[in-house]
Amino acid sequence: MSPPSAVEVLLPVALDRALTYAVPEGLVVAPGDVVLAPLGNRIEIGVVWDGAPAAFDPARLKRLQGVVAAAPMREPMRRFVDWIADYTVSPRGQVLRMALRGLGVDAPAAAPKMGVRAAGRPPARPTPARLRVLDVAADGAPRAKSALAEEAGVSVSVIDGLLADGALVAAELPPPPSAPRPDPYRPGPKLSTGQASAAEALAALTLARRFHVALLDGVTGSGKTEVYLEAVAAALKAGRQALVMAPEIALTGAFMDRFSARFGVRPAVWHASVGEKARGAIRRGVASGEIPAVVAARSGLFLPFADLGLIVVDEEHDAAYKQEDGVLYNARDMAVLRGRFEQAPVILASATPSLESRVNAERGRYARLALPDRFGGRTLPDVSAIDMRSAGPDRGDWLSPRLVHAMAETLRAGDQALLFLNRRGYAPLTLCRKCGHRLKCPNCSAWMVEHRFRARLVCHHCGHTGPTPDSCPSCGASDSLVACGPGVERIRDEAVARFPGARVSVLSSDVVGGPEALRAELDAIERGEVDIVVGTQMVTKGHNFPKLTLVGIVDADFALGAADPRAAERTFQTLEQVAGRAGRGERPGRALLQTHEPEHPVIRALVAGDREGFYALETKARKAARMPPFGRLAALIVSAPTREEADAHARALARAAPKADGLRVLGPAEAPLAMVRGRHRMRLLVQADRAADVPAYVRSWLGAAPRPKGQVRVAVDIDPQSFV
Ligand SMILES: Nc1ncnc2c1ncn2[C@@H]1O[C@H](COP(=O)(O)OP(=O)(O)OP(=O)(O)O)[C@@H](O)[C@H]1O
Ligand SMILES: [Zn+2]
Repeated sequence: MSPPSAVEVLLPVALDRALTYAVPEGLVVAPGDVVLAPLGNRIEIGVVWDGAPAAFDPARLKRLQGVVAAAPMREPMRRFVDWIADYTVSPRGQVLRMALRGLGVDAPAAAPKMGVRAAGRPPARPTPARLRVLDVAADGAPRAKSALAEEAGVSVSVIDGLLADGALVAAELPPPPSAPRPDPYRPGPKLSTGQASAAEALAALTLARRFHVALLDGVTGSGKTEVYLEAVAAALKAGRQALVMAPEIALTGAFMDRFSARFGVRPAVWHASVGEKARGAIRRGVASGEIPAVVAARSGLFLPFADLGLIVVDEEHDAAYKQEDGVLYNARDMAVLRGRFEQAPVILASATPSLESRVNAERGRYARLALPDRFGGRTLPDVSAIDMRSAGPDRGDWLSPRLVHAMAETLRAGDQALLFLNRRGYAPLTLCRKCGHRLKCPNCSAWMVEHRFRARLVCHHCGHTGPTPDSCPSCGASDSLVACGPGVERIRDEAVARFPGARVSVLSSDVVGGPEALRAELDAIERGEVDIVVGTQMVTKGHNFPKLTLVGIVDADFALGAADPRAAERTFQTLEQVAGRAGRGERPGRALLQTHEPEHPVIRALVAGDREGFYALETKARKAARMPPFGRLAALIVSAPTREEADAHARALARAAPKADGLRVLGPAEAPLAMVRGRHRMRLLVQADRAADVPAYVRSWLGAAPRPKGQVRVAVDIDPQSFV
């Protein structure tokens, strides 16, 4: 059979279809090969896709320009790309683009470096310096010129002289030694009985080389990391690769240390701010198998592993796994899918698993491994609620007397206190006392948030910023602007005022100096160099602060009222995780929840330490409302520069919605954030039975609906996590 004269090539552009290209004489390509293909007047890097081209006219086809020296995209990866595109209703090319990241710099391996070695004949002019060089080089080994000069204590010009003379000749240097590989045979920590049996079960799954999902459901501080690192060890011992995913990768310094304590070296790290060059190296390393373990953010899912033997998704409940722009996918769900295509086990780890994963475990689709106790005989924190209606602070303050009292006790004992508030900046709203004007973002339907430290107002949605004005921009009154409500900076001020002399640190994404500075701050806290930590969501993620014994939740109700089907679940997860930072060291911890709704089931479950009770209740509520995972959701967000355009197109879409059993379309309604970055937003929501094929429905709907015109855009969000 002669090689095909034309092939299908998928390109990393917003196209769903592969394009047909002619294969020039002499070029042999197969599905998965990375090729250069002309598109318009540029050359794109694409991948030969599966399937034979339909009828074509050879004379009219463009020709492939060549094959790129990169590992071909394996079949499981190609199916993964197809599947994500289908599921998220995105063009396949756009998904491919994520899978080709780092490839642009995939230059052929650098030319070998040249050095010199002894030619085996004496120099014409034997000066003492020259003789010293030849003495060092007598072993015949190639050396870099500078290294040889240094070893012999001469200048490089002496080496050049010997080269010209013929006593030294040029020689290829051996390649630099490759990075040391993690050693799975190093002894790990001694595991408790419960940890050991979970670790054994996970290692067995890993060795079975089959697709299987295990939910590692262990309370905060139970040692989930140590347990899943045993599964990583099993994969590495079997000669396979492991991918560990983490939601806040820039902050995983502590995780890197634990990985290297276990395996002797740090893992390769892959995330958005890894430089292009390092990306190319990681891509090549995982494709060749030279890099056996990678810790990655979402996009690590698309790395071209040669033999992926295990995927771990740490903090699997975390909303940060959902990508909220471009292709809207949930990396936790897609990790499960990649595991299936690779025939590799997937471990989902969390102290507060998503309801989805809990239900999958109940249905028997996932194995569930529980670690109900903290490691080392430590106890879970004692949680109690402070009723802000009867026991709240004085006007203008945010910390209740009971919380302040507990802080004083904690500091007196030489321990640390953490105050949690999920609001960046100083105050979420600034208004004029004279005229009532509120400072609003010009581009978004959102208040400008005061950041007092920087003396600026910032929009948290579009980044718009300006100096804090002295007078009201509306009525001109001076000294009339007042800050309303607290952000972490304001809580810091209150803590400093109440505990002069205490070392107070604020942790949020606003920390000056970026992730580096934040990591340094986390280390300082871990060493006990801070007395009071005031932090946002950022402090909830897997940190170990041994001296921390008190957690104060400034506003436990922050999300309870949100129009989000996961509001209760999110509140429970966030508060349980923050509370779980207390008492991880020698001394037991406690958590105080400031709330206006102490009777709320979420607050009651937290106080009672009844996580099973919470899950049972939440399961019942979601079942009754037919909300995920007992039903399916998809959102269509229509946006345009004017409200009229967005509204008109959203209505046209609603009219075009096909009728289907077990599925209804709600809306359009103005999105809660009606305007973002100058674009007006309308939402339509699809609510469906669990059995419905929502992506297929949305695709046929969009196919039948009028196309968006001009600046109108439609974004499809299958399984939405964000309801703003
Ligand atoms: N078998 C063990 N031997 C020694 N130390 C352990 C062991 N298991 C856990 N630890 C220690 O206990 C602490 C908590 O462990 P780890 O961070 O893995 O818990 P976790 O379950 O991931 O908690 P969280 O969900 O709250 O982040 C860590 O300092 C860890 O080093
Ligand atoms: Zn804005």
